Amino acid sequence: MDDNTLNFTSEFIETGFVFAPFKSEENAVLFPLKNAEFINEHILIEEDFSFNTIFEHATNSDKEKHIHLVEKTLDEINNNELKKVVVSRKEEVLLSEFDVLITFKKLLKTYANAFVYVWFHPKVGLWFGATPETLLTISDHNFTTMSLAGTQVYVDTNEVIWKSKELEEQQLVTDFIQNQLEPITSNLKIDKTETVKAGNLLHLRSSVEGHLNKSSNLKELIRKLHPTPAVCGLPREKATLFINQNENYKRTFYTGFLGELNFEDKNSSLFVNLRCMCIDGKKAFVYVGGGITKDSNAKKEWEETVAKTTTIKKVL
Ligand SMILES: C=C(O[C@H]1C=CC=C(C(=O)O)[C@@H]1O)C(=O)O
Repeated sequence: MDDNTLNFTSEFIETGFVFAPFKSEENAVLFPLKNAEFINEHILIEEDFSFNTIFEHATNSDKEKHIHLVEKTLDEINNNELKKVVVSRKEEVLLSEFDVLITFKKLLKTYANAFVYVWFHPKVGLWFGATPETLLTISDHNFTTMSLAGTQVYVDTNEVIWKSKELEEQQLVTDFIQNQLEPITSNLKIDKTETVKAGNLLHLRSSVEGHLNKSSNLKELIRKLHPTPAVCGLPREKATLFINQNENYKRTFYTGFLGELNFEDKNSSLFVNLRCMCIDGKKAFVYVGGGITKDSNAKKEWEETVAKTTTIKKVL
């Protein structure tokens, strides 16, 4: 970049790299390709990294607050028309030493199946992430997306049994994607659900592909998909309201999306910003959440967030 101007996109018609917050009404940051230097380089990852095994654990206060939030979410689901809400938290980790490149390489090494990134703007901050979730890829109106939800810790095998809670949680995301996309697409194809590994975790995933109608555009497709119930909830507006009123912190770019916008021949690849952290001086802020449905158990949901932060904390 030539300067530190903060550029935005609202129409998603420019070419560049987009970094969009969770809230659709807030500005999406753009690094326009015309102001940038595009370097394509192979990164050599050394074998001998030592990963941090004795990291700080979440505090009891983090635990109590999160369990309370999950219980409140369950009350809301049982008494109102909410079917699912993804609730989240931000965990502070003190850094004794920190090196951008080493942290990035450790993330690359840990997450073989993820979109791993490091992103910086002097007016926004330094973000890292390793997300297993594609929001969408599109090329010449042919797009792919996915329904990703349900979590269990990986122990030696992908051949695992899923409980009805996780199966339903993921099916809600699949149904939402189908309903949202049918009016603006053709040839919608949803694959069988499979188990995928991301770091130390397993998730349920169904791949989706289709053709965007000629009368629709990328902005419409993004707005239909983001935020999916994998990061927000169902019904979407009510879940958004619940999140805004009850999570006691700002998600900012966590559960937003990022990636290449309108590269050659209008190719875009956008990823949901999960398993991410923001570095601020001597602190890292790790963001994490999980989907709550009627069958959730508050303590288990807490443990799921702990498992989700483990891998990312190891690279610090
Ligand atoms: C919201 C997160 O994960 C989502 C993606 C996969 C599985 C999820 C789950 O099992 O709750 C979440 O929907 C997160 O990791 O912060």
